[in-house]
Amino acid sequence: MSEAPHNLAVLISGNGSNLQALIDACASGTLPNTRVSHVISNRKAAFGLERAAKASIPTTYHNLVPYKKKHPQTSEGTETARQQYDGDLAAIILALEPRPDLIVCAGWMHIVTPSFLTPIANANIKIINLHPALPGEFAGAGAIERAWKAGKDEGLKRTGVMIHEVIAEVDAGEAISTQEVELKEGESLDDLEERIHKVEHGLIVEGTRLTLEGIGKVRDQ
Ligand SMILES: Nc1nc2c(c(=O)[nH]1)N[C@@H](CN(C=O)c1ccc(C(=O)N[C@@H](CCC(=O)O)C(=O)O)cc1)CN2
Ligand SMILES: NCC(=O)N[C@@H]1O[C@H](COP(=O)([O-])[O-])[C@@H](O)[C@H]1O
Repeated sequence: MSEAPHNLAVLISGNGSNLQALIDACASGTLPNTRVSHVISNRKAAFGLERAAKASIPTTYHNLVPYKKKHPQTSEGTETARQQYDGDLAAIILALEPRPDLIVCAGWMHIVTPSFLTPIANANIKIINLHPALPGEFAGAGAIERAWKAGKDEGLKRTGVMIHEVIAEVDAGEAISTQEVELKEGESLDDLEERIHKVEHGLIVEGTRLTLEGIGKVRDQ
């Protein structure tokens, strides 16, 4: 009897080229017995939603703005809005049929709080994230440009890409796979970004495969 497929829920905010890499890897068998079962975007205009639709993958648009509008524009109000948004995001994912085995953040530009992390952890669902930097370097948004500037201004010789587990501290979770990317003197930011994106497209598949293998080993015990 064939084994039930691994289901991936992929979180995006933009172009979705890394989502596309996962879709293609599932189709080609590079990610065996695996499918992208749902895509969630926090941005309506994300081209990744079109990529998902083209691949007949169900999608959900989940935006923070309506939550912010319900609360005062204060730090407390914003924090409450983010916690409610994150709690609902977890509820959306936990209600999916089939329930995902793994959540992959692929250009997901939203910092999740324990309101999301805790219910997902309680359901034994791992979350991994693609980040265009090496462990301990350039955490947060704009990592590629920050590395490019460090190369230009401080002589940094290399940056890189990692797939890591998602914890409350941003981009600080255990690294699952990493790949260094050389910084080339005089290279434009666009050219560096292009080289890094190519590395991302391979590493997100590799990191997902390694994580699913680990999940499989745990479940086989
Ligand atoms: N709790 C965690 N949340 C997220 C992690 C993580 O490791 N822990 N990884 C990020 C992805 N990410 C970098 O890889 C990242 C994305 C976005 C931001 C950020 O500053 N976002 C702003 C909004 C930016 C925008 O909407 O344009 C914010 O959330 O206020 C930092 C890091 C995924 N989330
Ligand atoms: N902090 C996370 C982060 O900065 N991720 C960046 O978002 C892009 C998403 O591209 P995509 O939408 O084409 O996959 C990725 O290329 C990655 O560099």
